Amino acid sequence: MKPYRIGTRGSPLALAQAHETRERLMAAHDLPESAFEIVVLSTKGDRITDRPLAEIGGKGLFTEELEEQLSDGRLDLAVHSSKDMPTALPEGLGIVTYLEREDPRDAYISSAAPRLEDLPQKAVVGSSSLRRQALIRRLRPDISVITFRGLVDTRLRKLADGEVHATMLAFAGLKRLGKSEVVTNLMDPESFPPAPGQGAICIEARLDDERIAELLAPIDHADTHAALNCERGFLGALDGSCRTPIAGHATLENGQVSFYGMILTPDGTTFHDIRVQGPAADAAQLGADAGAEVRARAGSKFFESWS
Ligand SMILES: NCc1[nH]cc(CCC(=O)O)c1CC(=O)O
Repeated sequence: MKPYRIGTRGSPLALAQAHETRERLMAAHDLPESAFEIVVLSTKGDRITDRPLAEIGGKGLFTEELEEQLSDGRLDLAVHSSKDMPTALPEGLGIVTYLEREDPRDAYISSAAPRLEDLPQKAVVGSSSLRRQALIRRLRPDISVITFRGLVDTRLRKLADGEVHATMLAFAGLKRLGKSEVVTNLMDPESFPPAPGQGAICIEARLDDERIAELLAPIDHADTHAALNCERGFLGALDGSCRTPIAGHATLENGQVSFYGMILTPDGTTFHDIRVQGPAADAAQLGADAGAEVRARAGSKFFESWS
């Protein structure tokens, strides 16, 4: 039989995620490694590394090339970081499966101070995420945040070279790369809420492909799936303002989803947050309603005050 073709980006983190997916599929179906072929593709987001993602703009910077090959059948599935997934996907494609989420928290990394709060006045922190920049400024308005893109290793080298006092990365990514020992402190998800989708691997496929739906069903993690439905519902309701720093984190307990979401101005001076709870079956609607509510509360001036 022809191997299943698994598409991925070529970054070390993306490859780790594709390998994890393959291992779970091998274990779930008692299949040999040769039943899967990992196909590595380069995306626009991989090729442009000198500018902040928000500036390059456009949706699907890390997904377009993979989706093209999914759509025309060259790939059977594509493995992504949920955080990098646009809310609207190409016709005929969908996120079919979420693997059990890793720790969604942000990691603070620095040899200058044990916590963000302890950094010296006017310290320099490297991050290119709009959300992290805004959250850092909210907690520490004196800090200057500089754009800091590239692979995890590149960022850690810049930190070691003294270009910045500290940087922030997703703890999940560091764990998957076997680098959790570099972490100085983990950010509290209340005062520094993670990005929607952070820490969760998702698998995209053709929606009409029943064979792939059956293949993926046993590795789907129901609680992660519900949490992501909620977080992506929130994000979707706020789309169209893709330069807005957005944070959102859902957790599941006994079939109930608890969600905390926030939007901020890039300078961190103004923010609107919301906390909601409801049954897991309504997670997507819950998130969407929360998004609509903060959007209304913030008012259109909030979104027009920059960009
Ligand atoms: N586009 C960057 C990106 N996308 C997903 C992760 C981390 C892994 C995850 O959130 O699952 C990262 C790097 C980072 O934020 O440190």
